[in-house]
Order: sequence, then C-alpha cells, then structure tokens
Amino acid sequence: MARPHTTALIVAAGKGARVDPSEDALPKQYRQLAGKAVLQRSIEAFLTLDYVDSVMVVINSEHVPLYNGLPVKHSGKLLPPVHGAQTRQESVLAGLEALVKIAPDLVLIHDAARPLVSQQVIGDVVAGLIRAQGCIPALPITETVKRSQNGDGIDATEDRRQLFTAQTPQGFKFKQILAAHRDASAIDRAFTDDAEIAEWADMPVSMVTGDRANMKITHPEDFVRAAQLLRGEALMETHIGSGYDVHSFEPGDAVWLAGVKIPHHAKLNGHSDADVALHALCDAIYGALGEGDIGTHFPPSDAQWKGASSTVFLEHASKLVEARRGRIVNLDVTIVCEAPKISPHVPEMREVISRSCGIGANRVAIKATTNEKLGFAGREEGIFAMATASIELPRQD
Ligand SMILES: Nc1ccn([C@@H]2O[C@H](COP(=O)(O)OP(=O)(O)OP(=O)(O)O)[C@@H](O)[C@H]2O)c(=O)n1
Ligand SMILES: C[C@](O)(CO)[C@H](O)COP(=O)(O)O
Repeated sequence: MARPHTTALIVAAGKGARVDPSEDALPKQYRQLAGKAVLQRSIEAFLTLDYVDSVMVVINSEHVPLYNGLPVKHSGKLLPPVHGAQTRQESVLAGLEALVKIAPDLVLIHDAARPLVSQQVIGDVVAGLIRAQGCIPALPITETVKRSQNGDGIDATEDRRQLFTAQTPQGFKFKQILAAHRDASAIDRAFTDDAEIAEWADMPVSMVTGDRANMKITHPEDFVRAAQLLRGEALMETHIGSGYDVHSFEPGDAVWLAGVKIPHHAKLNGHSDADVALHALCDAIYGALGEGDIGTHFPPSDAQWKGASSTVFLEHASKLVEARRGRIVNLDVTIVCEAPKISPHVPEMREVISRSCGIGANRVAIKATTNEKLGFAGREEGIFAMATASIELPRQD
C-alpha cells in the first residue's frame, strides 16, 4: 500500500497577547528560544521528517515581514504561507481550505506555539491514524481538578482519572476534518481544538501519550521553562567527522567547486557534478553522524544523480543532523589545486554552504592551496579536497 500523503499545517496567526498584550510586542512565535525563533523550531520539527511530504504555515497578515525574515532553509516541502483569521479555529480552516488543491491523505494540525514537539510524538500520532480518523497526543492530569463557577468557592472535585490535557499535532484524515471544520464554522460555537470539532462531527478520535516537554508557550514564564527543557534535554556532545574526495579532469569549460561554477579549461569527472569540495564536506558530516558516506545515500550507479547539484547531498546531510536533534558547529574545507584560482570565489562558496546547511557563514571556512606542482594535483590531472565537520548531538550514553 502506498504511504499516505501527509501534510503538516502549522497555525501561527495568533497575537500571543498572554505573553505580551502591548500592540507593538514581538509575537511569541517570532521570539527567540535558545537561539532560534519559536516558529522556526516548529517548522523544522516537521520539515526534517521523511514521511511529512509538505508543511504549510498559517500566518497573521500583519506578520509577513517577520515570517519572511525567518532563516528557515529553503525547501520545496515548505509551501507558501496562507493568512489566518481572528481565532485559532478560523485560522485552521483557512489552512485546510488552502490545502484542498493538494488534498493530502493526512493532515497534522500543530500549534506554532509548541516548538518542542518530538519526533516520537509526531510519529505516534501518525501511527494512531491507522486505526482512527483522528488522533491526538494527550496527557493524564497530575493534579486534583476543582470545578468553580466564580473561581473562588469550590463547587465540585472532578474525577481526574477520566481527564486528559490535549496537545498538538492533532492528526486527521484530511477530507473528514475539512468537512467537519466547514460544518463547525457554520454554527455559533467556539471550539478550542480540532479534536473537539471532530468529536462534534462524530469522527472517532484516539489518543496517544503526549510529552510534558511538548508544552504550549502561553505565558512569559513558559519561555524560561522551554529554554530549560531544551538545555536539559539536549545535553550535547561534540562529534567530529572528516572527508576526502578527488576527481580527475576531462575536457570541458568549467568546474563546480563548493557549489560555485568556475570557468576553467577543463571540467571534473565524477559522481553528480563532481564537486570535490562538497563531496568531501558531505562525507565529513556523514562521518560525524556515523552514517556512512555520500555513496551510501546517493549511489553513483543511480542515474538520477548524474549531473545533479551536490548541494542536494549537502542539504540531505544537514537534515540528518537536524533529525538527530543536533547542530552543525563548524565546517572547514581545504581545496587543493594549481588552478583555477579559488580565493575570489570563497565568499560565494561560504554563502552556498551556509544556505544549504541553514547555518551562519561565520561557521563555514574555505581554504585553498596549490600542491606545489607535486603529484597528480600538481600536474593538473585533477583536484582533491579535504573537509572537517564538527557537530553537536544529544548525548548517547
Ligand atoms: N487567530 C489565531 C489564534 C491562534 N493561532 C495559533 O494557534 C496556536 C495556539 O494558540 P495560542 O497559544 O492561544 O496563541 P495566541 O492566540 O497567539 O495567544 P494569545 O491567546 O495569548 O493571544 C498558536 O500557535 C497561535 O499562533 C492562530 O493561528 N490564529
Ligand atoms: C489546540 C490546543 O493547543 C490544545 O491544547 C489549545 O487548545 C490551543 O490553545 P488556545 O489558547 O485555546 O488557542
């Protein structure tokens, strides 16, 4: 059976008034949380998953410049954003309507305000959709729950064994939740989550165990707690990888080096666009991850990689780092050739690599040297490159 087409719909059109009610406040989803905007974290949590085919973000029409300023890596999976509305419910419906042209099988509706969502929770929700039309992560209540009409006197104590708090992503069969949301928008009732709409529409919704770290950033102090969770969860350790690659010259008029096309009296012969610098760099990252090398992921025998841009492989390698909840600390490449001259191209090379990996250009170094006319590189029979990658990964012990 074919894998269901799955889209993540991230709602980010709120104003975050409970974090800061002032008109000119930076909305919470655009605030930094341990070095990354909240919304960027939420988007990346889904973009990095192979079984998520596309990601759509619902934004507030007043936040367009803020959204465009997010350094989210360009990816065909990230669809153009759509504008939301006054309530979460309306924003979700706007997103669902925009997805009609894609008509995914499954949709995962997620609050931008839950940036710590884990792969485990997302995977469990998707797995839960095999047996139900809807599935949400939820947690049992751990404190005693009181009912009170005025917030003062107690009217009753609830049986908390039957009470759970709902999280996101809330996953649904797309057609059914779209129909339910449309019907719900026609009645005078405010629904606080999508599962409530599904329940109202008699769709069976199951629950899987949520995650305490998958908190919704709602009040100012939640930023402190989320940052602590990120730090505690990610007790990081450093991994170093090295890469080496060589390609020979053949007749041609340009070489690809570190993602830049440089006019030359020959071209390089080899896998894809024969970019030795990016190949060495990818191998360094794969090495740091302990995940084989470029040929493991992109076999040279596979015709689809013939002539392909090696930036595709670099993006893949850096996504693997993200999927492991790691981060690239720095990348260092040395290109060895008599010609062409590399130094004029270094700024562009650093830019290409930083864009492909979603890191600052200050974390990328490109060096070049001649081989003092010694050996094959000295005789201008080919070019070789060496690279080192330093990455941080959650501790494995
Ligand atoms: N009109 C709205 C309201 C909320 N949301 C989104 O729904 C999620 C959950 O909502 P909440 O945490 O309540 O966010 P805000 O509405 O922004 O917060 P507040 O109520 O404090 O203003 C958030 O990611 C928020 O951006 C939305 O897309 N459109
Ligand atoms: C959808 C939700 O995150 C489930 O817990 C929550 O209901 C959204 O919060 P809001 O404050 O009601 O927008």
